[in-house]
Amino acid sequence: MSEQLKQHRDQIDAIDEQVLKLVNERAKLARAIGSLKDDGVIYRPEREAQVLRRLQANNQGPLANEAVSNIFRAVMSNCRALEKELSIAFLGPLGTYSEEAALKQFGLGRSAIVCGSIDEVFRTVEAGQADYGVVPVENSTEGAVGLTLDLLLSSPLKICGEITLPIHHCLLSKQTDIANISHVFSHTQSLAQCHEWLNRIMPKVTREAVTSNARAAQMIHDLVSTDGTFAAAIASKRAAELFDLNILAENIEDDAKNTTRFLVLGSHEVAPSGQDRTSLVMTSKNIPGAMVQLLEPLSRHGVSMTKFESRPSKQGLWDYVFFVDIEGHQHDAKVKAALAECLERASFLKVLGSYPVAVI
Ligand SMILES: O=C(O)C(=O)C[C@]1(C(=O)O)C=C[C@@H](O)C=C1
Repeated sequence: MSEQLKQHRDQIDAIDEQVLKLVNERAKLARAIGSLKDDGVIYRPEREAQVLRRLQANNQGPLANEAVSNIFRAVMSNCRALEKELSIAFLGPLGTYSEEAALKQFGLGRSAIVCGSIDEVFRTVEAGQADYGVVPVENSTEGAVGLTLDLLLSSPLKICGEITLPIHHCLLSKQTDIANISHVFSHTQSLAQCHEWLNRIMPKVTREAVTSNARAAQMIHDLVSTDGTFAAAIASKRAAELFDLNILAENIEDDAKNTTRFLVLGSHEVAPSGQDRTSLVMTSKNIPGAMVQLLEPLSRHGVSMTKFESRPSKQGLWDYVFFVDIEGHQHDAKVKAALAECLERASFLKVLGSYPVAVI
């Protein structure tokens, strides 16, 4: 070992000692804060977002802001676990992007409750069997996840946070050569997100939809018959590790910016973080121009709309409910004023939650 290398390692050892001492001091403070929370709400997404935003703003590098977030999310996850280990429900099996989103937001200092469907995630949190749930709500290529929107309409749960996850798909198989693959399994959305790549590289393969991409990877892993040797799954890198599959191709999504937005569902409201979003669901009176009228207070009070999505209400033919996201927190003065006026004009309006805008 060169003298210089040894010197650098000695310095790293000394720094690690300091880091260790400091993170333990931080952990003691978090534990003390935990005992002051008399409402029992340990998870404070607004505070976690503020911590990450401040550190990113002060970051001098060479670590990228995303790396800073990863490190401090892990620190906060472990500090939080000293206050209480949260249980988080998400759509399984292990290896789904929902699990990845839950890991990004909550880290490893939590217990995982793996659910078989999005409905089950809602029911598990509603029944108090999990502290929070993580569900996909929209994808940049494929649009809204209708089931999540439908369930939000009737659920008493509140949106406590959002997570944006860049989605990078891989082609996974027991095979080592793409030329041998005759069947590709994945979730419909993932097949759609890789549609052009499949047309170009594997135009002749049969595409088959299954309940999740991790399930597809698990199926390929479990196949023992000769059929299995010709099948592949579109899923994440993590699924390749979990199910011991070869990665035949990476980043096969048609849009390199392919991103899925997930929601954190819980049973409490979240305080303002300074950079928040509010999700609403509403219906307008069935008269001409009613929708424009309904939304007019938002623009008049200077509240920006970041999403507008309509869904059949399932109450009557051609009746729709509207899912609207706006910038700001429901307790911000201008949002409060605009919402009070919208409420007067709407035949139905429910605030699904105010929560911090996702931090990368
Ligand atoms: O500030 C708090 O309320 C804490 O409990 C500390 C802490 C942290 O580690 O920074 C941990 C959990 C909360 O979700 C927010 C922040």
